[in-house]
Amino acid sequence: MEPILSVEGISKKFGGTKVVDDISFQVDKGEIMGILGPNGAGKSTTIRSIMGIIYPDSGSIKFNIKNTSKIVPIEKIGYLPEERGLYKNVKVMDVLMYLVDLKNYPKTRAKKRMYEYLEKFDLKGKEKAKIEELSKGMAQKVQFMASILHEPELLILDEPFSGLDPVSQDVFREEIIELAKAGTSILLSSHQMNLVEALCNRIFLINKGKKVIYGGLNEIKESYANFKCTINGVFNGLDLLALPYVDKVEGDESKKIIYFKPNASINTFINEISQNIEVNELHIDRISLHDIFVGIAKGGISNE
Ligand SMILES: Nc1ncnc2c1ncn2[C@@H]1O[C@H](COP(=O)(O)OP(=O)(O)OP(=O)(O)O)[C@@H](O)[C@H]1O
Repeated sequence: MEPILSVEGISKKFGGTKVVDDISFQVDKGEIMGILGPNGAGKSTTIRSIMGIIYPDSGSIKFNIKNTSKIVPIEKIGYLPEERGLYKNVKVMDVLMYLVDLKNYPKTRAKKRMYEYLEKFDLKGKEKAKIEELSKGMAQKVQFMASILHEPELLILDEPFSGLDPVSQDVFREEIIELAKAGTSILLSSHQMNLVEALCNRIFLINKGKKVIYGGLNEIKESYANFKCTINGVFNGLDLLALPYVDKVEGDESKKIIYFKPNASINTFINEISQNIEVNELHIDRISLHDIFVGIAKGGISNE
């Protein structure tokens, strides 16, 4: 895969503390890459370094974007910063047109796209409203529009879902999927594991400024996420915890969640239980990214 963005060995200190420590990753063309980590992990510092807002102490950041000579080709990048805030006393349309103008994007096309997005984001008729007259979620939608109206090749979204209600989260999620399908490369920072799981091809997990995990979501789940099995049924006195590959069991008399140790064989398990459980419903899946994340944040999975 060809990268659109390569971050190579960046480090950053604030007041003597290294908050980003030798971080390297790529965003490939057309992918959604997630950058995850607990509070204070260094996600926004990494993103601000990419955007040229702060300068890393060492390392390099390279964009593989054509027809630009700029170090940070802002006309080809869309950026939704973590700190929200558009000019409050200005009308939605004016602020959006001002921002696309900074990116040398044709105004007529931008205006057409603005009306389409206002409708899509349930903001029809708000183009003449001032930013300060909008709710927080509405203003966030306008800021999201500001990051995409100029059809960026690379879109960097720092916590795009924070503060949004579930309906608006869905609107953003759908839009992010559509943009990726249309070929936009996306770097997404988020705490919402379910959304990251639903959206990202690959993830970079950072903790205390250092890389913890980096790779394809499926491979990460295979390496770190053991199986779990949820069974609704009648358990005829089978001691599940006595099975050597079972890690823990939760639930009650009629419904149990069985967590497996790494490398457990699901076939062996099914053979062994078939005589002892009258199964009404059975699901086998892997523990979620959320569980992996919490394990890491609590120090369960160490930095490589
Ligand atoms: N301008 C700054 N001056 C001093 N320290 C800073 C500055 N910016 C960030 N930090 C510190 O760097 C560390 C990483 O912060 P950063 O905002 O990158 O984390 P984050 O992963 O984005 O966290 P969150 O999920 O809470 O937004 C924190 O300890 C933070 O206090």
